[in-house]
Amino acid sequence: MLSRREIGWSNASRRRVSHRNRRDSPQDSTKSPVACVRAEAYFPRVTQQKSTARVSIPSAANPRAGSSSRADTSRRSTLRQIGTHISRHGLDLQGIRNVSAAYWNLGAPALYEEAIRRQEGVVAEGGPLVVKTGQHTGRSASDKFTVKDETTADNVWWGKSNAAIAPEKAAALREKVRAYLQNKEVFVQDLYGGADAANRVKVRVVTEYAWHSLFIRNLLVRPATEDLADFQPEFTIIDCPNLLADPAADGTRSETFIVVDFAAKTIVIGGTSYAGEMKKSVFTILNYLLPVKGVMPMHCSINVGKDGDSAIFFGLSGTGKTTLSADPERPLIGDDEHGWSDDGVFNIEGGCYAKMIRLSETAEPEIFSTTKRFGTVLENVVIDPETRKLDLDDATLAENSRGAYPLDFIANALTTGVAGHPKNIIMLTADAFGVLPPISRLSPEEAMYHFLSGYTAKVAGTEKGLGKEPQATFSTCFGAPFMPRHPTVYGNILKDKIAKHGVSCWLVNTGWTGGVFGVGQRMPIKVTRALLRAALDGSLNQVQFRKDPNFGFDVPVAVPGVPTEILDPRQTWADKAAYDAKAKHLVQLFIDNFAQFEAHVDDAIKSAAPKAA
Ligand SMILES: Nc1ncnc2c1ncn2[C@@H]1O[C@H](COP(=O)(O)OP(=O)(O)O)[C@@H](O)[C@H]1O
Ligand SMILES: C=C(OP(=O)(O)O)C(=O)O
Ligand SMILES: [Mn+2]
Repeated sequence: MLSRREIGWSNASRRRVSHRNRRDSPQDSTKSPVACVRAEAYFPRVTQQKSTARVSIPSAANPRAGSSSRADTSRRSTLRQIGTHISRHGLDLQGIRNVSAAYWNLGAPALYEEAIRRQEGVVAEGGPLVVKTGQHTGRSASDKFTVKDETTADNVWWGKSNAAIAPEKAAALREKVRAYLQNKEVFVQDLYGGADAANRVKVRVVTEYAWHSLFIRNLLVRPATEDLADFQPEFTIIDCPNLLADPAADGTRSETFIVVDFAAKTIVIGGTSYAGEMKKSVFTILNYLLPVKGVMPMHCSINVGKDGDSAIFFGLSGTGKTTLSADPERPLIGDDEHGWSDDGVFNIEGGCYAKMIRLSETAEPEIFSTTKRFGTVLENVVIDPETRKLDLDDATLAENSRGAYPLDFIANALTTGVAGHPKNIIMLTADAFGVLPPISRLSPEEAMYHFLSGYTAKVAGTEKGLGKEPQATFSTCFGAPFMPRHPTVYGNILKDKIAKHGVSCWLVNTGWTGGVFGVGQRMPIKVTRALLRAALDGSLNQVQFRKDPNFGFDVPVAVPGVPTEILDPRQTWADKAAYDAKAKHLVQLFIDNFAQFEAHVDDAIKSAAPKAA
């Protein structure tokens, strides 16, 4: 519906580059570029500091750096530090030197100005900042690397979801990133990963884009103002979407890279503008650190009942963590990343990142309301160029369009980010085979089996169509791309916590019923919510259960307020034999996938597996 040209973004990136080149040229660097003059007018505190850098860093991207040319002398003469909350622990801690300006801890209004000045995005009706991410509209899981060194060699579960990179390659790439940022303006946010002071990591996020700065400020936990002056980061994320890797030289798979270095305490990101990479990088850090303290990190959403009973919703992307945790009757803790310590559960983040495609105002009113607010960042949402109205149904830019907003944009969110121990664990799966019941009760062993399996399904295309076979995805711990350690590390902590706190576990299918994807229907959100309500208030335990013939878990026979026939997926299929064949197929996929864990689990968990017919 909307081309880049129509809303004046047509050549935004090209223009930006040439503008930068002009501004960043040595002749210009001692003058105040227009952007900075205007920023100085707005911000009371703009310090001009002598750069501490004596030598700039040579690299392939900037081979002349380090020489004593006249250009270099002028480049390092001043560093413009913009913002009212500048940490005394400066960017040179991270080896970032000779940037032309650093914008520190700016809030939404100032970041809007910078983003719009740079033509990174536009404002839509109601106030959200709307941006496009270009070719990457989701995570680049296969471009993520973890540095394999003495410490990580034995502590990381190397393989497809944790690909190794040599320390030297990572160091060289880091230098490339630092060199790239020379004479550029950067945005800095000092934030916490973790609402719980005892289990948090201080992260500095340095970004090339103003809108990425707003995104990460929305998503993470914002420190109290008085803690910013002395903020000393433990980890630093440096995010340069326009810097492309050279696979042959840099040891990457493509031009895109996400390189996690636990020893250097840095994550560098390049070649992608999908902002979700930054938040999942913070999650990755905590998924490595927390288990050492006996704290369980979880790819889940959490909300809380009126008695303070929290509920955990595990699930892979698209299974309903964000949708189902936004519930007017249950205050929200968070929609995606949490920890569970001896004191209870806590959010790792301070905001949410919701899917926007075909978002319904009636089915998801809380999330819908965030699309009308100043401060929300909307990624790849199509807007009308004139009225600036959103068209949430238009998937032209991406199926994975997103909205990023701070937690308090959800009316009943608990912004403290902490809650007591859970009474229920829900494992969400979007089964596109149409085999799994909408809700099943799991024994603790079955819960472990399903946690280690991490099943969901992906649908072949974005277009609905007959005959398109869905793809089964098994992503262990419901989050393999973010889990550096062996799945049993997480599984064992979870197992102990489930036992200690007597948690009830449920498997909920938010996917298809009445046939596979393309034939059947997606489970109505209303039905899923009704079943969850019954599970969470304890009433579901009072109904009659049957054993599922394929998976062996307990399935309710009738639930007040829910059409009985939907509870038994076989009854929703016109062709029963086709259902049986599909169920048999899915069981076999579970069995094949679990082979990798057989040697690591006890007999009780093995016996919770579905049995091949
Ligand atoms: N029964 C259902 N339960 C949950 N989500 C559903 C259901 N039916 C359709 N959906 C849609 O599926 C998507 C779930 O995505 P989301 O909640 O963002 O998942 P996650 O946070 O786990 O990645 C949303 O777009 C939601 O509108
Ligand atoms: C942000 C993401 O998480 P989710 O889809 O689980 O919300 C993602 O996977 O990129
Ligand atoms: Mn989500």
